[in-house]
Amino acid sequence: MSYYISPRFLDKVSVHITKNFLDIPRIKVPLILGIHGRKGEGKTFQCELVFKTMGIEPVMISGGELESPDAGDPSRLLRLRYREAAEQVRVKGQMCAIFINDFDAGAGRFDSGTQYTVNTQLVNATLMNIADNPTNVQLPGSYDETPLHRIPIIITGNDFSTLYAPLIRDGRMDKFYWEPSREDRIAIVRGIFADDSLSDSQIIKLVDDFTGQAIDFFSAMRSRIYDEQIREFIYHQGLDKISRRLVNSVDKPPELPQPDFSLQHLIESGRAMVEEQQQIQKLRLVEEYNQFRTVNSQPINRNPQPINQPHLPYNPVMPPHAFDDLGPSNWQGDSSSSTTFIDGQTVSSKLSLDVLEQVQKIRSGGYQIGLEYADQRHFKTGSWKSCAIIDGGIPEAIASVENCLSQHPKDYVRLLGIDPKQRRRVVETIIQRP
Ligand SMILES: Nc1ncnc2c1ncn2[C@@H]1O[C@H](COP(=O)(O)OP(=O)(O)OP(=O)(O)O)[C@@H](O)[C@H]1O
Repeated sequence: MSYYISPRFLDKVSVHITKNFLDIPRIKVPLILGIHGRKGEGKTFQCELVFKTMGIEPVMISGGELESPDAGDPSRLLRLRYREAAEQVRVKGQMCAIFINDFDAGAGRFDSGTQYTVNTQLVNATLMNIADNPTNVQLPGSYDETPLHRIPIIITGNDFSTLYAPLIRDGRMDKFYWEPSREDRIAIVRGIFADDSLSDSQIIKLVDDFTGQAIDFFSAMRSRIYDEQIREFIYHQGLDKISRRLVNSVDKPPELPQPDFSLQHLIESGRAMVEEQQQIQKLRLVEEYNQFRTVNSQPINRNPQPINQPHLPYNPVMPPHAFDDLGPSNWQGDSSSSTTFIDGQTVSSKLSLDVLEQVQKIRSGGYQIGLEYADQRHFKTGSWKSCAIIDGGIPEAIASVENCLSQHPKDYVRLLGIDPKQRRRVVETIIQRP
């Protein structure tokens, strides 16, 4: 299979590497090239393709290695790998580079919730020091006077504004923002489906149908098409025998029949993947896990509110700051059932009037209702699970809220208002506390 490298990408990386191996008088060359851009757009993959094309074996470091329980380890590792790369140049007589993948994941500071550790400081300081003195990089406890070969460093990441500003200043780091153009995307996707007899117009249709998707989406789509063959293989072998058939087996690896790579099938499979992405977006689980969310730049208060705190007024016309606690630990009103007048109908429900009112306001504001629950332990860590997402009318929404509450009588339950267009929450209210 022939993969495509964008000429712009190839140019930037090859010029950076070559420039660092040239001795140009009175020119100060930045040692680091920082390639940044959206996730899954092929920064790492194309770097690897460029290295291969240039016949370079880079010394790899992953962003994850830049943290360690032993302070100082990551910066030692950086120095060690740099010296290893310089040694490779000397011994093998060929170019080498250091490649640090997802640098911002290890050394970036995303918000006030990301710890700025001793390791982060040391990694930044070490890289700055290497960038300033690339031929004199020493290991702790030893001093080698022989000057090292200069080794270009290439780092990739998503958001370089999270990095320490002096590290990314122009003298130290040349920066390249990678965003594939439509032409790049078509050529890359053509490379991904090179073995699958798709015509040029079908490739273009595929790219144009999923314009907002990263390159990664298309290779995942191709892999997903194989699921049907694999499913058939599993059922043919038997679920209980599949492990023995594939691990330590003397039989040769199974040959799967060529899947159906018709455009129609690919588009269907792509749509299913988009739906799955939307489910995640709707409930914004990533932010749950990160513990911090900002709405109007206000971090959410994850600490349990005092039970009797009055809830914030929610105005569907001017949404987003109704992140409150509806008060009573019990979702039922004072009496066992409340009656309210909604859309010209009298609705009787076990929900308290506050909850009913909130449900009505969310739906009449055109927002979806989401319900999430968490047991005591998960509540403390802020990991909520989805119970339901409701698009229907108010009576249906009320019934779903009641249903979720009765399914989780011993859990915390919260009610969400979700703006489906902006994919963000406009209301987040705890309606039941165990
Ligand atoms: N030029 C290409 N040809 C074929 N496939 C590609 C190409 N570029 C990217 N891909 C596919 O997209 C996937 C994601 O690419 P890659 O890991 O390089 O993205 P990234 O920009 O480094 O993402 P992240 O920022 O999340 O680390 C690759 O695993 C590969 O399957």
